[in-house]
Amino acid sequence: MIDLGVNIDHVATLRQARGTAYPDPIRAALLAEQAGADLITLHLREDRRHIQDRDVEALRPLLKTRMNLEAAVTEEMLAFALRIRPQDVCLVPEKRQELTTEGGLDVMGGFDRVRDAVSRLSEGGIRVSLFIDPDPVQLDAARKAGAPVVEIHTGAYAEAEGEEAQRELGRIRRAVAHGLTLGLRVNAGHGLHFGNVAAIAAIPGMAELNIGHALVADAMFMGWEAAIREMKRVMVAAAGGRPA
Ligand SMILES: CC(=O)[C@@H](O)[C@H](O)COP(=O)(O)O
Ligand SMILES: NCC(=O)COP(=O)(O)O
Repeated sequence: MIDLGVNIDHVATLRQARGTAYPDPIRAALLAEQAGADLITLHLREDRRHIQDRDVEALRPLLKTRMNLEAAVTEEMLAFALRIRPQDVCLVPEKRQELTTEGGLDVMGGFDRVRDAVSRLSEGGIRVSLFIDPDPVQLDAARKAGAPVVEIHTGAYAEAEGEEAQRELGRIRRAVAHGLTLGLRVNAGHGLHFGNVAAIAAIPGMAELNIGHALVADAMFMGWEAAIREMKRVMVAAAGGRPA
């Protein structure tokens, strides 16, 4: 069954907007699990624009499903992840000035650094995912770096329309198929919402989708738990109830 990873970053964005204690991302995560989330994803950015260290520390012992911590390939973040020991770490690129994650991790271009990070985290008992563009070169490099999991960046697909969106969907389909032939677990995420998620969930072998921004937005009108339940229903229906 395809997994839904609920990303709670933008619950924290609303909290950080005024520096209040609410809305509490911890409460959002626990409610998300009750509503059917298979895992909780959170991105501790270097600039701490939304998720804070204390959020990750507090949430880790409370989750009943699993924690997928997104982090940049830096000494600070690797040391933090090894201290927290989430079940999963997804290594992502970060630029301070970016509005959101712009592209995938350049595993090929920074191979030694990524391979060493994968090795350190894996030795710490953490399952490592690499957040990459739907590019067979990056998939091959991810496999060579020793990562058991990749997450395909669906941002270009989400931002495209019409024929371009179909082209991007084709790239993603081919990337998933290639990743599966390499023996990788293949996940996807970024910019997914009710209007574009079904085609991604329907891709044979897609194991997990990580969705956050759109769920927080939809929660304003339909409620947090209802949005998560509906997203999971749409994903499972699109996947035809097939095992991942
Ligand atoms: C890696 C990814 O696509 C998302 O988790 C995103 O990077 C979250 O960070 P922002 O919500 O700050 O963009
Ligand atoms: N890795 C993608 C993720 O966790 C959520 O991305 P988004 O849905 O907030 O764009």
